[in-house]
Amino acid sequence: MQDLAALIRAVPDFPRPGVMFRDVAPLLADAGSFARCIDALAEPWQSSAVQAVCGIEARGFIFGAALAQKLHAGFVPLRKPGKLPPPVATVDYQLEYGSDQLQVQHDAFRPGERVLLADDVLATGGTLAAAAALVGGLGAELLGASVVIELPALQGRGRWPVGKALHSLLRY
Ligand SMILES: O=P(O)(O)OC[C@H]1O[C@H](OP(=O)(O)OP(=O)(O)O)[C@H](O)[C@@H]1O
Ligand SMILES: Nc1ncnc2[nH]cnc12
Repeated sequence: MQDLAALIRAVPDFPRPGVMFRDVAPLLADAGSFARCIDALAEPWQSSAVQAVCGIEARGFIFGAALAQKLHAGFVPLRKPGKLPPPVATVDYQLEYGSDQLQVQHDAFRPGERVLLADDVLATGGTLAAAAALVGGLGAELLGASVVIELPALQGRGRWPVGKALHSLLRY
């Protein structure tokens, strides 16, 4: 995992003063590292019969779509409001400042479909918890989540549903 960590760029004071932004662009640009990253995200789920991987807009799309291919699963986008044609299911969630929404198409899952969530960063955990609520609310079976980076100081795991697996590759 050291080789992957070396390709995460730390950008101070972006997008706001006081935030250390963890930029995955150098990792994505390196073919071998991107492939190893997807292998590592998939590894805990190889025997879980995952049927759909949900990626969270926007950076979660990149990892989620590649992970879906790796696991021979379909891909479902979870999007910011107003991007998907209706009918959609919507969940509201809190950000560090203010609130936002995630949406998914209402017929995205079959009943009991086995679903994995994917994103680049787990920070406060609001986004991933909202995604979990959205998937569960539509009658799919949430298996868990894989993320590239976890920021433990922000205690995002505390907002994640108890008993569901949450795998992260790198912690800062
Ligand atoms: O754990 P949280 O505090 O909820 O933060 C994590 C989320 O923040 C970032 O997304 P962002 O909303 O910045 O969108 P982007 O991928 O479009 O840049 C990141 O890609 C996660 O989805
Ligand atoms: N520090 C951070 N770096 C990159 N993406 C983030 N999303 C939330 N916090 C982030």
